[in-house]
Amino acid sequence: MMATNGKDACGLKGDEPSVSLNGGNEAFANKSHSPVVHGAATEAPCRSKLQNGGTEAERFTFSPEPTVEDIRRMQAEFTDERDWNQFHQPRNLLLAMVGEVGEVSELFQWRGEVAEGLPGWTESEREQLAQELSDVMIYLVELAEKCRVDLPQAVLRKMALNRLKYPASKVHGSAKKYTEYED
Ligand SMILES: Nc1ccn([C@H]2C[C@H](O)[C@@H](COP(=O)(O)OP(=O)(O)OP(=O)(O)O)O2)c(=O)n1
Repeated sequence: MMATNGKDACGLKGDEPSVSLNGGNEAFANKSHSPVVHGAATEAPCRSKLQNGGTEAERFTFSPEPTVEDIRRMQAEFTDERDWNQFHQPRNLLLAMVGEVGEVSELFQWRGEVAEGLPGWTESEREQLAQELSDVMIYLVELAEKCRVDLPQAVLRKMALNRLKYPASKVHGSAKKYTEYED
C-alpha cells in the first residue's frame, strides 16, 4: 500500500489529474513535507475509516529523504568507486532487479495472506524485507537512469494517466480493470 499524507490521503482530490502530462505538477510543488516522527506524520490527521479498518491517522508515511535523485547519485558513486558500470547495462540491471523481487517474494512465500503492518513478523524478518525492497529500488532507480527515464517525473505522468483511466467516481470500491467497464 502506498504511503500518503495530507489532502490526498483524506480523499480531497477530485478525479481530475493535478499533474500535466508533460510533468508539471502544481499540487506536488505546493505540498510541503510534513515532519515525520516514528513514521507518523505530525500534521492534523483526518480520521475517516479506511477499508482495512484502520483510520487515516494511522497511515504510515515515508521520510522525505533520500529523494529518488539522492538514491540515483549514491548508487552511481557506489558503482563508480568499484568500476562496476561495465556490468550495469540496462538488461543486467533488469535481471538483477527481478532477482531481488524474487527475494522479496521468498519472504512472503508459504505464509498465507499477510495483513497490512505485517503483524506477527519478527524484527529480523522486517529488516530482511526492508533490505530486499531496498535492493529492488536501488536497481530500479539505476535501471531508469541507464534508460534515461526521469523516474520521479515519469511517475507523476503515469499517476495522472491512472486517474484519468480510473475516475474515483466511476470505480470507487471496485477492483475491475478499466477494460472491463462497458462505457
Ligand atoms: N554487481 C552489483 C552487486 C551488488 N550491488 C548492490 C545493489 C544491491 O542493493 C545489492 C545487491 O547485492 P547482492 O547481489 O549481494 O544481493 P543481496 O544483498 O540481496 O544478498 P543475498 O543475495 O545474499 O541476499 O548490492 C550492485 O549495485 N551491483
